[in-house]
Amino acid sequence: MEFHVHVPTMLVLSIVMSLTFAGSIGWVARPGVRDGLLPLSLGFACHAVGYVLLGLRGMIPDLFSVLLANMLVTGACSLLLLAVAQFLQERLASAWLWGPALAVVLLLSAYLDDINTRVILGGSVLVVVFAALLWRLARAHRRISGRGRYLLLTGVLITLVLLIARVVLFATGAAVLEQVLDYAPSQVMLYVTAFVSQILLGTGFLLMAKESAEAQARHQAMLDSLTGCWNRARIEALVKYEMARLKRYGTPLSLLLLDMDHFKLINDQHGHLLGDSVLKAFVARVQGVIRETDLLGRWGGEEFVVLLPSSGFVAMTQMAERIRAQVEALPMVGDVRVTVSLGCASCQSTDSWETWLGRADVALYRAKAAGRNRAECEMPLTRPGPGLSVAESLGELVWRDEYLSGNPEIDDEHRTLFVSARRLFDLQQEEEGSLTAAARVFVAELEAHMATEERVLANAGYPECAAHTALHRQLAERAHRLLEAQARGQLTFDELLHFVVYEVTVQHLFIEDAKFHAHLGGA
Ligand SMILES: Nc1nc2c(ncn2[C@@H]2O[C@H](COP(=O)(O)OP(=O)(O)OP(=O)(O)O)[C@@H](O)[C@H]2O)c(=O)[nH]1
Repeated sequence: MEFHVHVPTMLVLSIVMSLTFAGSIGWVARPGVRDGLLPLSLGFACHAVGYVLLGLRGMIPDLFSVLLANMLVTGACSLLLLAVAQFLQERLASAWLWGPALAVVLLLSAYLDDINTRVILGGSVLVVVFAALLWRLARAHRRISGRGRYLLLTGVLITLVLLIARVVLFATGAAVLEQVLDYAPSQVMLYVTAFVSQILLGTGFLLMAKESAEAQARHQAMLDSLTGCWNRARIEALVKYEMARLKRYGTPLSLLLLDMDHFKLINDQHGHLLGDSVLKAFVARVQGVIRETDLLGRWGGEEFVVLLPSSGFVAMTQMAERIRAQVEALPMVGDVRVTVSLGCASCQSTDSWETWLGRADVALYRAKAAGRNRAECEMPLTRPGPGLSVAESLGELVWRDEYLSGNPEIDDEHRTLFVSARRLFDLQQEEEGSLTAAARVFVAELEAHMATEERVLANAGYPECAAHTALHRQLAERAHRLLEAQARGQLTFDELLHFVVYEVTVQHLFIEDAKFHAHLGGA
């Protein structure tokens, strides 16, 4: 039995399928939503009408069955390109929309009597459109989630290969055509492939749109609806993940708890709506300060959390201070200013989320109690567990040029204090004798340094010199009380660490001393 593909029947099937796709996609597309479904539906409709006109060749004037038909089929492909661009939230130059269809009309009108040249010219224009489609999809491949993209890509590839083969066959004379509805292998190949790729393009795009909507819904469910930052559930999931990484690899991990100061007053004075705008502006401000890898979430009300992966104690305190300063620096909305209090804690390998959060909370409470608009950090209260050294858990207690004050004498002494603080870190509790000696050396160096600093600041006319000297007195008093406690055997290693690293190095050298750097011309 001889097998014959009836070309007019194939054409009719293609038309019916395009109309079905046009109708069903148009029905689910929502006006005003730029997800590509409307141009896709319109593209299928153009394709169907174009094929109807092609099928009427000989019965209607060539103007319609050749020029308008090819223009509509080419326009359908450009609409597919627009649909993909819309889906990817990209711009498409209008030349891509009208250019190919106009080019086809101009080129074909010169060859109304030569169907083979028309196939080559019309096919070449479509090759360009499908190549552009392939390029856009391939470029954005990683941005698209799900499997629909593979169906769509396959449809585009099949069509492109068919079009190129067709142009080559006709250009080399290997294929010739008498009539558009002739039974010829090239025409059968065209309609069969068009049929398959129509299914792939239509279903692929729909699937892609569905998967993307689902991915977006999943993403939305992780966001705080007012401010757009992560919500509490998402932050807790991220915390679990980051804590597992810390336990596995020992990478430091820190946490900032942010609580806006006197936020109730803002609501009371300016209304809830403005309060909401302030919350949004606050999130935008903090997002602008933190690194891309840091994670900001809303813990509830006017309380937020910043998770700082790969950040130890020092990086954490610096970040807290930067956030505090940036929030205070400019009004949030209109002329409404706010300040923020921060509680910070670095995670220890022995921590649970509750103990870690608890320490940040205690620090936040201290910041509020100490007058607000400040960052307080909680030192680790126990020695770190296996797999994480103290230095690791405290991050980067190493000297950096950004700590330079602008005065070489002060900087030399700061460096020396750094080295001594680090030596204390590395000592073990058992080494009682060396610990006592190291603590005495540290306090002696600290006192000598404070005297130098007071002299330099007085000579430089630093306006806050008296206040800074008063802070030195408090530190010196506390240092002596600690040494006495140590002599009585009443000082724990953790208390000593807290003083050396937290009170002296972080709170004083990093935060207080940084205030006079600008005066001395430093970093
Ligand atoms: N506008 C607005 N206000 C909120 C939202 N969530 C919580 N608040 C308000 O935030 C205020 C929090 O007040 P408090 O817990 O007393 O804290 P505070 O006034 O910031 O004072 P301190 O934290 O002690 O500095 C309350 O008035 C809440 O109504 C919100 O989504 N929008």
